[in-house]
Amino acid sequence: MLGTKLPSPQAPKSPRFAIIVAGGTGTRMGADRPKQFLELQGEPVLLHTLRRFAAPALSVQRLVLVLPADQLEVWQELHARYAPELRHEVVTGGATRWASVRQGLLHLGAQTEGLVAVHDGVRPLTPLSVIENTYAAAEQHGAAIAAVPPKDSVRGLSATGSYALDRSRLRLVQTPQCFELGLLRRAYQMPELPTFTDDASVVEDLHPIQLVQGDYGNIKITTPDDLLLAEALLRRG
Ligand SMILES: Nc1ccn([C@@H]2O[C@H](COP(=O)(O)OP(=O)(O)OP(=O)(O)O)[C@@H](O)[C@H]2O)c(=O)n1
Ligand SMILES: C[C@](O)(CO)[C@H](O)COP(=O)(O)O
Repeated sequence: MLGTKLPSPQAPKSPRFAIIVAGGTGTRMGADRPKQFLELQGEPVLLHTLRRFAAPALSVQRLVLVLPADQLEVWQELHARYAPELRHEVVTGGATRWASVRQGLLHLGAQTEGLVAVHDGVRPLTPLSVIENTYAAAEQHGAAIAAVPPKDSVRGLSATGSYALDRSRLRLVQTPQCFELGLLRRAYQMPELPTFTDDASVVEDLHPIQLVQGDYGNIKITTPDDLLLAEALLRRG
């Protein structure tokens, strides 16, 4: 899956950066450590994710990794053991995903122009083609995110029960989410709201969001079942 063929062999026009957010604790996984450090085919989940963004074909110039403050030493040891050659910059995260993205953006302080991808450290199976297409769409439209149509029927909840929703008008949102750097900076200068569940929800009052075809295999490792599924998808190749 890592080697998925990329559509454009040309060098990107704008410099590309990536913020990989891995500052969470993984409460829903209920493991003995944050889920980004659990093993997937013999390597930490997070390493699979980083390797994808470090792929030369994507031309990402700076890879910023956001980690929980109390896990910096753990990561230092894992990095040295599994992938000492992998170049990246580590920053400490915050109490929420929003706060962690903000820390990553602050770290990119000196950069004025370019495109930045924000990606969950716990999405280790993202095809390179999805990453490339999302950067390319952000280059054209300013803001682009990966998403897929729901496969199940969907219902909304009401005071008295529930009602059918038209799933053809819905999309399930994934990462990466790519933006012009200046736009994402402006969006993250506003105060945090409880409705912010991803970066698109932070940006959308400032700029329209372009949807890019995601991938059903681009799962977020959230509960133990997801880890089993990720193992199976990686075995399939
Ligand atoms: N304070 C936080 C919270 C989340 N994240 C990151 O945001 C991504 C998506 O979040 P989620 O899957 O909810 O991770 P956790 O917050 O770790 O999980 P949980 O909600 O089960 O505790 C993950 O890569 C997670 O590490 C982060 O960087 N900083
Ligand atoms: C950003 C995200 O992965 C898009 O689907 C998702 O919103 C993260 O949600 P979580 O509540 O942090 O799991």
